[in-house]
Amino acid sequence: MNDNIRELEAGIESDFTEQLSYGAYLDLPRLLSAQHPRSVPLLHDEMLFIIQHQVAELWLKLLLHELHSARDLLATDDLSPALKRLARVKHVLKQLVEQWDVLATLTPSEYAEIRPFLATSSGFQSWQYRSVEFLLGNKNADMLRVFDHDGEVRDGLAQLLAEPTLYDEFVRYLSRRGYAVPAAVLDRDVTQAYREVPELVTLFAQVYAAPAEHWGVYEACEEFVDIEDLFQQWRFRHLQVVLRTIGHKSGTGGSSGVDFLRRALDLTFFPELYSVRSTVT
Ligand code: HEM
Ligand SMILES: N[C@@H](CC(=O)c1ccccc1NC=O)C(=O)O
Repeated sequence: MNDNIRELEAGIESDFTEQLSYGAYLDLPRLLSAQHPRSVPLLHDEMLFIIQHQVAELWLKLLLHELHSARDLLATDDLSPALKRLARVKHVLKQLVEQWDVLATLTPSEYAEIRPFLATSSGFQSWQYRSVEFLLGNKNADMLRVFDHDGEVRDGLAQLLAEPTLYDEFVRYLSRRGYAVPAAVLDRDVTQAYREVPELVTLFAQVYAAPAEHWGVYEACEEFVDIEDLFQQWRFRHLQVVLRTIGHKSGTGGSSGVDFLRRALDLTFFPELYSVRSTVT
């Protein structure tokens, strides 16, 4: 008879006085005691606001782990494992995009109550987010200023600014594989924002004209486009959530708000991979 209960099996571990438990392995006491609402009296919705950001920061941590690895694998000519990393990056980005729906349940009135307690803090000061942008190619030395108060973080970002991006390593890989990458791209100042190079559009046009002959490279190009697509979706959803919660108010970080965020939608990580689309016949 089905009594709608699952009996425990004899082998189920239950004494963790000496053995490793789930909570100990994951350091849950620390993770779950890191939510510190600042509102007085306590506002119900501040927990949502804190956890939404903390979850995003955890996913950003994994993104950085995978992106660093993908870039380093390209530098050693290991294309297939690099593609495996990028496939995971895409799934994480999808989680970050989907996650906006939870925060979108916050009404303008609810957020207006929390907002004074945020003071000058803002997502603009997320160093993990800025690191992801740098690794993907959106280099901007001006972004370092807001991290001056934290030497370790600032130095880490300055270091990343001086390193090649994922795409820099991809074009270097292409060059080693015999593709005609101009020297100016290989020798570019990697601290600067990446600017479109017409010769690379020509190179990718050859790849897209004969995918079967360039399969690995073709696959990598499409992974990059998927990643940029998802990243733009994240930026757009952020914009929409900002619009529905604070409208056209200026940001706690000191920017104009939605107008400033909207301008990020014009940025591109892999310009040639979009330009090549106009050449495909
Ligand atoms: C009610 C929710 C939110 C509002 C109203 C909001 C608002 C804003 C505003 C106005 C800015 C521009 C900078 C400033 O002046 O403050 C900004 C930047 C930013 N926010 Fe949010 N945000 C929200 C949620 C989030 C969440 C959940 C994240 C996830 C980590 C996030 C991450 C960022 C990042 C990374 C930037 C910098 C973007 C860039 O450089 O283009 N925000 N946000
Ligand atoms: N910039 C936001 C504040 C904000 O959203 C925020 C504040 C502290 C920690 C994370 C935040 N999220 C994104 O910017 C605002 O202007 O309301």
